[in-house]
Amino acid sequence: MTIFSKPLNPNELFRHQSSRRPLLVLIATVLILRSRLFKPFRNKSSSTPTYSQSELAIDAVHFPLVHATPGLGLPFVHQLRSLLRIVLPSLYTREALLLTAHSTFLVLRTVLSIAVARLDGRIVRDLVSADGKGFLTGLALWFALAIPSIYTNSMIRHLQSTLSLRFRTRLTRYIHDLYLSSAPYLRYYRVPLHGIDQYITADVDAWAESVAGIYGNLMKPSLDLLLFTSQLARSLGFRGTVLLFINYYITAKILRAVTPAFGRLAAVEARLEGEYRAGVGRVGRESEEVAFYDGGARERDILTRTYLRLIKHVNSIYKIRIAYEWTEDFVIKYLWSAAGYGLIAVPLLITRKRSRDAGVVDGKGKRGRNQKSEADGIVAARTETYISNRRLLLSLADAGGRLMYAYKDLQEVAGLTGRLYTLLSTLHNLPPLPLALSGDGDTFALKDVDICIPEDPLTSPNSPSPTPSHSLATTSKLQAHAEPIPPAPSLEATSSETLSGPNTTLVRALTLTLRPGMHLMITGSNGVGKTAVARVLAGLWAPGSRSTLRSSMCTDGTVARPVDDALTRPTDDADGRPGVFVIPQRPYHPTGSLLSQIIYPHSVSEFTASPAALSELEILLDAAHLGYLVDREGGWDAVKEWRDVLSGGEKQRLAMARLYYHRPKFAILDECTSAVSSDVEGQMYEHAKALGITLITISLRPSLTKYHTHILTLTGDGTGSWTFNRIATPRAHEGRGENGLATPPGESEPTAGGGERELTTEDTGAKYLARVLEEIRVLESRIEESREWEKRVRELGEELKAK
Ligand SMILES: Nc1ncnc2c1ncn2[C@@H]1O[C@H](COP(=O)(O)OP(=O)(O)OP(=O)(O)O)[C@@H](O)[C@H]1O
Repeated sequence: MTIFSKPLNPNELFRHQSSRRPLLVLIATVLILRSRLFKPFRNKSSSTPTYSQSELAIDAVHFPLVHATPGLGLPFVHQLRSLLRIVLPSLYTREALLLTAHSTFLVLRTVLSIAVARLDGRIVRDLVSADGKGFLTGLALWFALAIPSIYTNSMIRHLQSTLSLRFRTRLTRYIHDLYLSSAPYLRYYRVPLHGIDQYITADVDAWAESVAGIYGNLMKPSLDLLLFTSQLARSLGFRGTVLLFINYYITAKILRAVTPAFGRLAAVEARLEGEYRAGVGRVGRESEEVAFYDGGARERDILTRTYLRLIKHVNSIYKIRIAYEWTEDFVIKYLWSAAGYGLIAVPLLITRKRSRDAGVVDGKGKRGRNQKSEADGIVAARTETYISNRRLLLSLADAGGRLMYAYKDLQEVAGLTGRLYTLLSTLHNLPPLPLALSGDGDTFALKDVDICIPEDPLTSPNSPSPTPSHSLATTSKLQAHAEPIPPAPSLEATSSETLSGPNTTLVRALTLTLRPGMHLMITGSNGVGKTAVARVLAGLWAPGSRSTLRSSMCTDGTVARPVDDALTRPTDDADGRPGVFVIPQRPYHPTGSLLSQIIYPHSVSEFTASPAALSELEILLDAAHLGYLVDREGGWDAVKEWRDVLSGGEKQRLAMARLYYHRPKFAILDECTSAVSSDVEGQMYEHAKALGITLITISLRPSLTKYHTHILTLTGDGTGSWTFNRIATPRAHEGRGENGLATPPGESEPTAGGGERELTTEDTGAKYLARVLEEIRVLESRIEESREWEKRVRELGEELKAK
């Protein structure tokens, strides 16, 4: 700009066309920003996109699984670029537009600062030279500059917050799409990171805010430094400029030496914050259980310990900061100011000496009338130079200070970037679970499947090396496009530490075929792997096999295989009838109305779009013995904390009503009626069967056997053995008791499908024994219970007699 390319000449300021250019640029920018030009952008980008699974799979290549170091090196640049791709996908987005507007205002602010510095000098000069007219003009210009200045400042703040919000929204949407993926990824179920809520809420927010801020915090002071230095260099001359740069160099050296690793500190702080947050969340969620155990004091201890760990860390950051901030304050405020005074003094003193010398020479020859006015002019010009340069130097010191803060902020951004990159690369690098075969759409079959506890995909020695050249991201991308897909290890979200063990195979070579009407009961003692079988059937865990041809999976050497015929699952019907529906052990209640409890995972809008009516739901509730619920709770739209409002049995009955609503072909019921009385339980089972639902029930209650046609017993003898028998009809079991638990060798019948294992006398001896032992154990526990009842009956009798 011409105004700054010339040496300082206050009279030129704003007078020439070129001098007015910054103001014209400013006014034009303001007009453009407020004009209709931006309206199409506003409307087009008001909503952020959703990402399909295939888009996400392609994106995985940008998130190779590398150890995220929270420093400012090359990995940080790569990680930041990967994240910026999400929040700033192209130049034709609202974010890019906001960034351009933000940058423009930042440049304008610097331009205005220089104009203010010049004007400042001019006003003081006019004052010193008693130029009233010039002074008043300067004052008028001062107010004229104030308007764009304050507008610019508030726009910078506004654009920065809007940008931060847009970044947060884009990143959150991306993470939601990635994290809440359905099969075959099920990332929300398998992600092995602790405190995931902290990552998705606080970390994303803090990152978006810091990144939007860091741009301004870095760009503005850098621009200031550049322009102010160039301006100063003109009046300071070569020597002054060199001194200025020496000053910068020394500052950078000192501050670099005393700057702690803010990035690492910020990452640790975020982790500890997450742990504390998770602790508070757990107590809130499980408050009733805690209250029953009267565990308040214990929970307080746990939370206090977690909190103190966090606070200790934050305190240590504060302490580390003290030394840094002392140095920073000293260097930026005092050292720079002192250097500034020195630099201003150089031209002034030199000019003064020269002019004094010139005065001596002049004095000899021509002492005239205009001598006094010339001296006044020199003083006025000198004052102006001093005021302008001093203002520029103060701004320079301020810019330097902000740049130092920005360096600290940058390190914190590095810490947060590292954490978010870890989250995204972990989510991206969970390989898909094997897809099941669909068969005829109505069959459930397992063929020679080992049920084993999956290993941690991130710590497994069998995982491909997480290097950029052969990253898991690349693997999973290939998997997404290739058939068959190699199976993946899976794990529960919060249990990554418990995933390895010497023997993780729970059931070996499980083979069974279920067709509609073949109601299966899975039984066996606690911890033998009943729910694990359900997880494989439901597709949450990959089926394993001991075949040596197949890729590795379990930690005990058992290997998983590509999908061939390991698992066949019933498919959903075109009319929306699901192939499989699982009711888990622990009831789940989403937030929302009573209606949304029944129809979950459908939404209310899906329900209203479907032909189903509320009256039909009332019938379903009646069948689940919950007919009174709608009136009691104040209608279908009542919104409550259902987890607390409903009793244990009611929650389980409500889950059964949910099952009736979805009416799947197969239902996996994992001890989901344990709190319901036997008679109601029986009626609910019969109703499910009447709706055409084939039951796969996990239970330890022998009384439930009669609602099933087949029984899978996991023997729990440590070898992973099992038996799969047809349950004898009461006639076949004459004299053996109604539940028909013990089917002797040779009595079980294979089904027509042939998937069922036929028991022969030779191969079932050991299994039969195991089953009988299991039955003895069950019956013994019942006898034990009956003793308690007898005792109670006696007590009641005695009580009655006494009265
Ligand atoms: N995600 C996991 N990580 C580590 N171990 C697991 C995991 N899930 C299950 N297990 C272990 O696998 C074994 C079988 O668990 P599972 O839940 O299938 O038992 P279960 O037969 O259903 O028992 P119960 O009748 O008590 O419900 C248990 O020893 C359990 O500790």
